[in-house]
Amino acid sequence: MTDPTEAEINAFDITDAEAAQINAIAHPLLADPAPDANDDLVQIDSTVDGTVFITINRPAKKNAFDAATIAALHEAFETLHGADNVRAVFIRGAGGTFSAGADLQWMADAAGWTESDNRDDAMGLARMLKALHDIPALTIAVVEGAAMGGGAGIVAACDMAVAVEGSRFAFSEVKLGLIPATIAPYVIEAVGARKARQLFLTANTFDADYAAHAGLIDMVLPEGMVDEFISMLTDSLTLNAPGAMGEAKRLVRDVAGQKIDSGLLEETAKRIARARVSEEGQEGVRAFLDKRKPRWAE
Ligand SMILES: CC(C)(COP(=O)([O-])OP(=O)([O-])OC[C@H]1O[C@@H](n2cnc3c(N)ncnc32)[C@H](O)[C@@H]1OP(=O)([O-])[O-])[C@@H](O)C(=O)NCCC(=O)NCCSC(=O)C[C@@](C)(O)CC(=O)[O-]
Repeated sequence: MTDPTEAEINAFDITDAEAAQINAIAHPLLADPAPDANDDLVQIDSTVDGTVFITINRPAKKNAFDAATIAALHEAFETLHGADNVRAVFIRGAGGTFSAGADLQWMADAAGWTESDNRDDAMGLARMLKALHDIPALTIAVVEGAAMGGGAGIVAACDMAVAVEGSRFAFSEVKLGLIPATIAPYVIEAVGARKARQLFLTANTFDADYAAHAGLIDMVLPEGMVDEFISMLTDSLTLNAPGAMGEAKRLVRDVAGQKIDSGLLEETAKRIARARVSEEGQEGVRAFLDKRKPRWAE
């Protein structure tokens, strides 16, 4: 994966006046900030232009997630399901690690539980990952440091991921006598079944370049470029119709893996027909023909 070219960077540019106009439109998360509980384990920050930052904040344990952290993440992700005006959700880890995956003390404690208790407990993690996957906005993992086991699973469950040079990844579960079970659907979706078998069975640690090559992340960022990447991406997203972004995400979810038959053709034609007559569809096409920037309802 190569770094963005200057032309690609410029394509994200909007003027200060446009940014000010967009920033003037407040979104609901600001009026009613997300989660009150679990502020310590998970930090949530939002900006006026529809960007949310969720930071896993347990640096003393390398952002490993126990039941309380999973509950806090789940709550944060679910809050975003109805936030129509949020365009981008960045997931980060505090203190120089993305996440060390499942808390191994918690895993050890569970050895004394019944299989059924363990299953119920694992469902908490499975539901948290699904809540992340179901966020209608674009989700982006920003890896700075290690993303291990379930931490790399969170990366896979996002729509997009970047990692700073020097970041490390591993699906280390089989080294621990465990398996990457709840994260498997997302990892397989990201890298394919064959690569997932290789990564899961070797449990080797790999670097950001290899993660990009495998398809687990989209881009390797040079050290010190995270803020610039975030601002470039968020600026570019303010140009997109928020409703259409959500529809496009649902489209991929619903169409992926389907047989291309007449039923699917009908379905996709119905969706573009709906988009063409929508307020956004009308405004976006009209703006192009009028040679002006579109104005999206927030
Ligand atoms: C992350 C690095 C590279 C940092 O490596 P480092 O920077 O050298 O830091 P460290 O190893 O000295 O760790 C600092 C502190 O964090 C703790 N720590 C660290 N990780 C964990 C953890 N997971 N659970 C609980 N505690 C953890 C560690 O025990 C230590 O605590 P202290 O001794 O200071 O009290 C290293 O610590 C490491 O390799 N950790 C283990 C990562 C790992 O193997 N994760 C897989 C977990 S299993 C899993 O995720 C299962 C799952 C979810 O996939 C199952 C499913 O899919 O269903």
